[in-house]
Amino acid sequence: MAAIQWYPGHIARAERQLKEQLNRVDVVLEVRDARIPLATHHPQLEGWLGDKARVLVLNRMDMISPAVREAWEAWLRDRGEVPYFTDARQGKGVSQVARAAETAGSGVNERRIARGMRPRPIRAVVIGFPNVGKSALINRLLRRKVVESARRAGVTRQLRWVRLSDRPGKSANLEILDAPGIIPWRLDNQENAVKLAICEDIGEASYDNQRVAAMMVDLITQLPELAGETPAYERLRDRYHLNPREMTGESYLTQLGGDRHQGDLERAACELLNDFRKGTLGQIPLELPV
Ligand SMILES: Nc1nc2c(ncn2[C@@H]2O[C@H](COP(=O)(O)OP(=O)(O)OP(=O)(O)O)[C@@H](O)[C@H]2O)c(=O)[nH]1
Repeated sequence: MAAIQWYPGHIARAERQLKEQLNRVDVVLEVRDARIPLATHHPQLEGWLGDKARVLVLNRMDMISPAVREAWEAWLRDRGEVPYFTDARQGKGVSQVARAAETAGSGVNERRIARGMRPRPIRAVVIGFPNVGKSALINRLLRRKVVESARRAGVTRQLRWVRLSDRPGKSANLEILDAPGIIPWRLDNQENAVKLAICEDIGEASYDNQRVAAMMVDLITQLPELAGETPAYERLRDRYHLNPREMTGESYLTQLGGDRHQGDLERAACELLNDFRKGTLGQIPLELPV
């Protein structure tokens, strides 16, 4: 049986809502999780976007090391992509994203002016998988709270434009939809689904915490970055008694569980997942450029 289960009804609804939002904008700010930039990319997205301008945002940059960030930056640039790294919780890298969106959408006004029309603000929507930090980014762009940002999937609201110029001294050239677009994800790649579940970037899905925690340990132990004595490696060994050189996810969880009850093992698995999600485990990516 697959480790992750979805509810198809939610996928259909999310897809419909996303397409409606895409139809209204000039620019798309695609937010991915910097720990899993590939698994948080949807293979159908290019098809949905057509030739609409896009700005690629890798959020949660605080959760990966500067070396890993540089590796992704080089890898993406080699492929013609320009990533903007952000920490939407602290507001880092956010003003660069706003500028990139204005530049990416400027073609709209060039066309309007050529046709004798007055320029208008560029319209953008922030899209991405559940929980990657879309609301936090919108709120940081606007420097106030217009969207609920929470650890769990938020509520849908009526679509409304919010202008960056509503901020004193800021550009009048960008408007953002206040409801972020959620990219629905189908169950056709279990490996990516597991990474999304580990990072909690998956929304309406159910999964077995113990299996997902064991898979997380397997992914971590396979990271080449941990082959050396990096701070993250030392922390795993000293604080979590996890030796990436010697353990698999199953053997680690068995050791964690010891002769404890099933409920204790479940709690240990949840704690481990939570520590990863909060960043207490260290700056650990689950993907590196290949
Ligand atoms: N460490 C860290 N946490 C972040 C960052 N951005 C957002 N978060 C946290 O991630 C969680 C999800 O953020 P949201 O902004 O609600 O994510 P979302 O994509 O709008 O979520 P949905 O509405 O469920 O699709 C919150 O607990 C945020 O505080 C970041 O850059 N770094």
